[in-house]
Formats: sequence, structure tokens, C-alpha cells
Amino acid sequence: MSIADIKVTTVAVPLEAPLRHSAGAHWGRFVRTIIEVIGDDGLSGWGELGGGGESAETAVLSMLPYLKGHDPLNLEQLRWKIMNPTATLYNNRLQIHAALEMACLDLAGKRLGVPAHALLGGAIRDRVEFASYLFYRYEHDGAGGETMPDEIVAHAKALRDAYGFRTHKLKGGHFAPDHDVEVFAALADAFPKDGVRLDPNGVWSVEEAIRVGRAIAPFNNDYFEDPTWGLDGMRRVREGQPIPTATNMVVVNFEQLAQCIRHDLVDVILLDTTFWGGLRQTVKAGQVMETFQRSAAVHSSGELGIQLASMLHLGAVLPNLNFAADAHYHHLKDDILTGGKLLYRDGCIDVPTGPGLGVEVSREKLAQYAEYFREAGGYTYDRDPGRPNWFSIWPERNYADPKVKSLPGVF
Ligand SMILES: O=C([O-])C(=O)C[C@H](O)[C@@H](O)C(=O)[O-]
Repeated sequence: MSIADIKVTTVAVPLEAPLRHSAGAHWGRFVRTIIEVIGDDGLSGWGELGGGGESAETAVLSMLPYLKGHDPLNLEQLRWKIMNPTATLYNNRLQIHAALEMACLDLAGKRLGVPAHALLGGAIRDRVEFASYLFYRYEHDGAGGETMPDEIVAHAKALRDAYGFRTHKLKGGHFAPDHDVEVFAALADAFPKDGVRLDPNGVWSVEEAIRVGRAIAPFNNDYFEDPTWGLDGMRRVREGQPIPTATNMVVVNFEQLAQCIRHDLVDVILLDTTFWGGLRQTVKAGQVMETFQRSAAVHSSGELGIQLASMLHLGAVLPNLNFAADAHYHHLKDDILTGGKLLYRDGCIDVPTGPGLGVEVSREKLAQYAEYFREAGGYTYDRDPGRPNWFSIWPERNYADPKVKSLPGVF
């Protein structure tokens, strides 16, 4: 079994409405780079990473000489070929490796007739639970526009009814902390038996984070996610308020994981199959965490169905997955998969059982959304289209105005 070729396609897939976050916004679509690794027998394996465009495609295609003739099952060799620590100082290929590894697991699984999770130790659960991932959204085409407590509660209720979610994550840090507290309190009161989580993506000072943590402590919090930045900041917030803390931002590699465990800095780590450099890296990290009795969760970086499948295979094999996973997926209008989007049942998605990642890419949809990318182009993740002159400085003091619900122009 060996790799003969790779192809790369940038796609954009529309969202129901633009998502507002503390670093900027998703302007109305997700842009993803889709990688096809073609085996010597003509079979294809698929991988996905965030962002896209000509330079991302060129960076991925430059890996072809490393990959031609490589056995897709030799995954540890692949890691060293692409992510040599010295070379990484010059060319950070973490996410490129992640997408290639995803595609190799898909290809090898298809060739062997086994699901990707069988190559990772085997599934211990057949479905993965997800949280409703709530954003303040700009109004678009009759959807979105939620900024106030009652509007977010109504949005959560609609998602809960449609998908069965029993945990709700609010993406905060876009409006002032007291506004987030008010909205979060309304959410927690509306669903007293459901789990809740607040995540401002690190933009609060330690003091502000402690103040917010104490204010929301009475609710049914799973954890308090990235309330501030830096490992030491997270340690101080953990000591200063009673909610267990979580991060997907300050523990994203093995060095940081070692510090986190040695010095007891953060309680729960959200593992991301691209940020960590690949599905196998997240499984290894999960195993280290299991050894030290730390809970894992699954992070979402704005996936289409290929990456979502990688998250499902990760969720399938982690014994210490003690919290509902995150996914932006329900905000998408469509996917590039044959048969459309993967389905939620009672807040869960079934772990794919077919060979490889267990999802099929539709070439028609791939072409359709590559065309949409050519029309719509990329967007600047770290800019808010509603505040053209704003950029984030931490600790944030310049918050958006909840009275602004829609954008001028078309997104
Ligand atoms: O905690 C999270 O889900 C993230 O870190 C994801 C991003 O920061 C989120 O705001 C986004 O990109 O939508």
C-alpha cells in the first residue's frame, strides 16, 4: 500500500448566520482545505484543515515528494517526516500533518476494510454526545440576531428541540462580561438540569475571570473554559473561584500538557484533532491524561464532515471523555458529504462504522463549494465585520454593543 498522489481543494460552506466570537467572527461561511490522498490502487483518503486559498493549497502540495511511495499505515514515520522538531521551527506543518494523517487513516482503513477507530485501539462507545454550541450571531436571511438573554434562550431551545442537546456552551467575550453573566444565568435558569459552560476564549484578566467564575458558580457548570490566557493565569483562576477549569488554548502540545499535569494548572483539556497535529496525537494526549485521571473533552475548530468524523473516532476511543464534545457543525447549512450532513440523535452522533473515516465525500458537492469559495473568497477570522476598526487586545476592554444585531451589506 503506498501513496501515489495528493489533490487539494479549498471550499467554503455557508453558515445559517455569521458567528460572533471574542477574536472576531465567522463571517457567514467556513473556509476549509480538503485534502485527497490517492493510493497506488486508486482509492482515496480524505483529510481537512481550517482556512484555505492558494497558499494553503501550495503548502499542502509541497508535501507530495515526502508522501509519494509512503505507506499510509506508517503513521509514526509520517509524523517524523513532516513534523521534525527543528524543521518545525521554520515550517510549522502541524495542521497540514493533521489533515494528511486523517487522510492516511481514511485510506488505510478503506484498504483494510476497517474503521479508523480500529487503527487507534478500537471503539469503546458507539456514539458521541455533543453540546449545543451557542454563539451570539449577526442577523442574516431571517436567521441569527441573538444578543439578549431571552434570544439566546430561544435559540438554545430551538437547538435542543431539533438535535436533543443536553449541554449548552455559550461563546462569550464578545460583549462585556456582565452581559455574558446575564445571558448565561438566563440559559442556566431555563435548563436547570442541563450542563452549561461559558467560554470567552481567554480575553478576560485573571481578576475579571475570578469575578465572573464566582458569579456563575451556582449554576450546573461542566467547567469554566479558557476564562483567561496563559498557564499561570489559568492556575490563578483555578485557585480563585470554585468551577473546574478547562482549556483548548493553553494546553495544545505535550510540553504544555506535562506542565499542566505536573503543576495542576487546568482541570479538563479539550483535544483538537488539528491543533494537536493529528488524531493520533490527541489519542496519545488522552492516554497521558487518563494516566493522571484527567478528563478529556473534544474541541471544535469549525469543521466540515471529514474533520467531524475524526472527532467521532477520537471520541470513540477515549475512556476519559467525560463531557459532551463541542462541534460548530450544527451551524452549517450543508456539508460536502454524500447524503448531506451527519445526523444528530438525542444530542449524539453515531461513530462511523464504515471503512476509514466512514464518511464519503461527494465530488459534486466538493465542486459546488469550491466554486462558492471562488465567488465568496476567504474572510478574516480575527476581524469583526460589524466593527471594522476593532481588533482584540487582551485583557479586552473594547466590547461589542449587544444592540447591534445585523451587518450592513451581504455576508
Ligand atoms: O473554544 C472554542 O470552541 C474555540 O476555541 C473555537 C474558536 O475560538 C471559536 O470562537 C470559533 O472559532 O468559532
